[in-house]
Amino acid sequence: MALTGDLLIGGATRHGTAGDIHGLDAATGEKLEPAFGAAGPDDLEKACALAAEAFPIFRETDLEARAVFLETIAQNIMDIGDELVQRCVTETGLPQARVEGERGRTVGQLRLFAATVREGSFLEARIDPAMPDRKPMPRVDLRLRNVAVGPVAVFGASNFPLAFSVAGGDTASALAAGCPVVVKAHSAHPGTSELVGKAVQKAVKDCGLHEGVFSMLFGSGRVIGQGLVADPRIKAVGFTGSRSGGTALMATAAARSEPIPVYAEMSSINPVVLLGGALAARGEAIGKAFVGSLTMGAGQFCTNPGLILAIDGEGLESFVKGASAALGEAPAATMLTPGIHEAYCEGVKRLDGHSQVQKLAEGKVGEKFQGQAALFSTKAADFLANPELQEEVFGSTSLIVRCADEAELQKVLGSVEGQLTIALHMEEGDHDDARKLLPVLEEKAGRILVNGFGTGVEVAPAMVHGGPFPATSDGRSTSVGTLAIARFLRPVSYQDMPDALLPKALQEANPLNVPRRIDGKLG
Ligand SMILES: NC(=O)c1ccc[n+]([C@@H]2O[C@H](COP(=O)([O-])OP(=O)(O)OC[C@H]3O[C@@H](n4cnc5c(N)ncnc54)[C@H](O)[C@@H]3O)[C@@H](O)[C@H]2O)c1
Ligand SMILES: O=CCCC(=O)C(=O)O
Repeated sequence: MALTGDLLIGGATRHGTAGDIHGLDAATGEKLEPAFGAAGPDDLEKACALAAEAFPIFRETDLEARAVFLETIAQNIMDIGDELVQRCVTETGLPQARVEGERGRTVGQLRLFAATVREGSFLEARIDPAMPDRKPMPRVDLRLRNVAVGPVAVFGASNFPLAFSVAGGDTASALAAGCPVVVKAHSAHPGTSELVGKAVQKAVKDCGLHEGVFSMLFGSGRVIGQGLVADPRIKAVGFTGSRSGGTALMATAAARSEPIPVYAEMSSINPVVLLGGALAARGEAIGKAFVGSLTMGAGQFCTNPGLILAIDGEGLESFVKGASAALGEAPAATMLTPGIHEAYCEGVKRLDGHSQVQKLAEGKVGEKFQGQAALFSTKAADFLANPELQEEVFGSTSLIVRCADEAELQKVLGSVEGQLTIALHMEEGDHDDARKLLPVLEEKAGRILVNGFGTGVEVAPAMVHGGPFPATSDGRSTSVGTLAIARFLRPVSYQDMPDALLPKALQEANPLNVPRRIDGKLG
């Protein structure tokens, strides 16, 4: 399919006239064709108007029809074939196998949401039947279900051009909830976005849905992104990216006359805690495994292990030995964009030039736009005294914090900001120490994992890919896994409503056959 560079506004395509955006070959920085036309105010207006028009119809679509729609998107993405993979590889510099794997994750995610919609428990249907004879007061008949919040703005992420982008987790969960979506495509992979966007647009048509269920705009974040979040017809936002971008959108959403929720996944350094027994038993091997996680995808994962915490001593030295040896062999890798590469080099330079930080090891030197991995170390007291050492360096760089004892390790953990993940490496003999750490780990992170690293998020019902600020803007939610749908739903209660007027999920005969909690018990 020849790329056109057009905006997708409902069922129509039109070329934006507010300037040109070009994808770049991530390896060389060369401009790729075609030019993508940035959206102007009229395009934004039309996309939001169509989404608002589609909402009352789409939110009440039959669950089966909505599930088929999600499956059709998945199939249409697969049907694009190799063209999608090749364009994505060129625009992002990610290896082909990674892009193919991410495509599998993306379509798997859409199919998982289809199954979630069919199963129906996301509606959280509850019935508390009337008790007319209750003394001293009769009880009313109360019935509750979740409804979709309204049109959702989704910002595609640069680092997961498929699984967190145009038809990624935010879009899949919003559509599953019954919310139309307006995507602000990431300028780092516009061709990939067009191909996937057209697959979604075609699915809308294939399934006979209102055209306003999906639109996609190109443009600058500060203009079209901000305009989208400020638009009164948009009722929630999904975002993955930088802390500055996420907090700017939070401020815009909060300043609206009707503030709306922003689900922004932003900044996390994912501490890895190495306990004494594990270090003594297999410090060197953990060091080697750590480098695998650190350098995966040029370190451009929000789950990247950017901070290592351990009590100083022989065990930690064996970890450093294993990690340094593996890092010395690690090839440099092309980063997503020249801008992200530049930000990474600056972050490494800041650590390298810090008077309280020592460089322990480096990866192989690379070509232009390739990130060279690095490992640094500091003392816990210096880490505590220099909060800037907590700042995320987006790429394959990590900092070891050497603690004097358990109390200092606790203190360092207590000082870190909210995280997506915290990993514990331990043996059975470390259980008592681990138990003492668990309360602070639960306070700080959305996911606590043992003897592994946070990279490679499973898309599953029990997954939490979230965490307290600044990992996300709202630690009560997840952007991966079926629970992500809850971000785009709100409960409505119906009191003494005649059966004929009730939504199907709450009617006495349960025609949708959805799971329901009756008088507090699942029926
Ligand atoms: N933690 C993560 O998962 C993660 C992922 C990607 C990038 N990053 C960080 O972000 C940096 C830049 O990468 P990026 O381009 O992917 O992220 P970004 O936050 O700059 O951009 C993400 C999206 O938000 C928009 N945007 C940015 N600033 C905005 C603003 N002020 N108002 C409205 N919209 C805005 C952009 O146009 C883009 O569509 C990286 O170097 C890295 O530090 C973090
Ligand atoms: O970059 C954010 C997402 C990370 C992820 O999904 C993974 O590690 O698999």
